[in-house]
Amino acid sequence: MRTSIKTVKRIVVKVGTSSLILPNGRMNLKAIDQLSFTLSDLATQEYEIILVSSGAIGAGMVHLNLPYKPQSIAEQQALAAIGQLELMNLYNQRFKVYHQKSAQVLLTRDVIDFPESRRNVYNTFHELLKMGIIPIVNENDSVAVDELNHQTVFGDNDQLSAIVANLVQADLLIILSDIDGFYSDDPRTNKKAKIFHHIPEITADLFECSGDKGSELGTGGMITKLKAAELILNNNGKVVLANGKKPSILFDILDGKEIGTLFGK
Ligand SMILES: Nc1ncnc2c1ncn2[C@@H]1O[C@H](COP(=O)(O)OP(=O)(O)O)[C@@H](O)[C@H]1O
Ligand SMILES: N[C@@H](CCC(=O)OP(=O)(O)O)C(=O)O
Repeated sequence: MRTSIKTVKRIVVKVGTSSLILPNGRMNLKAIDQLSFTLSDLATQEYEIILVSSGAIGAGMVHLNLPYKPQSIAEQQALAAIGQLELMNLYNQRFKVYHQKSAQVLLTRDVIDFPESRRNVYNTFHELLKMGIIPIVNENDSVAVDELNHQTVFGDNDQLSAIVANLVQADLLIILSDIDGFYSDDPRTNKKAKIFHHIPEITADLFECSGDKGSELGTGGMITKLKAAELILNNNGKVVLANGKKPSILFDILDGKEIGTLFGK
């Protein structure tokens, strides 16, 4: 039993593309519905929740029926603009069914780096949480660039979720992916890989165990999740990495059950 988890109040939940889009290229309606239900129910239990959702590019591909992710940045940015709307429509519709209000917050790195805009973002989250609204966060993919030293890109939503969790001083970051936790090696390529249920600190050898993304739509694989955990642990926080196949897993995680991998003390 993870007793320290039972006292958390403010949580950031990050869900990856792999949990939102099915391998057959359709939206995972069941996962989106169950995630919306679970978060709405948790909100009624006085949890303060921020959802960081990937899936804009994936949802754009679903909408246009594209079998492969385009290579060019411009095409990906256009797809994100299309898909973000689709995704928010779905979330908004499902949250409404469960009598939960939600809001959209799109961020770029420069916004967090500049003290004044950082404060504004903090104030926005603070007010939304006070109102009992669930902010749904994504990177503003259509304007984020990493060329010409603009430095406006987070790179991936794992690190974005950690930055948001640190900003709002969340008690816990939960990363939902398409895998049960952090393994000694990528379990897709090494069937003997073993899961770690508790990783108290991030050490260099863990990066050696971290492989790339598991599906065409994923970004960053375990490396970005470890980097996110590092950002949180540097701030004395906690992260749980678990499988988002059934988002109701969040109930068990918050009950303190030994599910997935806990990073931190
Ligand atoms: N050490 C590891 N433990 C667990 N999964 C790993 C590891 N190394 C690589 N992976 C891969 O990382 C994938 C999850 O990352 P990713 O595809 O980016 O998902 P998401 O869309 O949820 O961010 C898993 O499906 C798995 O194949
Ligand atoms: N911002 C991008 C997702 C980037 C990302 O990190 O994706 P993932 O590895 O699926 O969490 C999108 O919404 O498509």
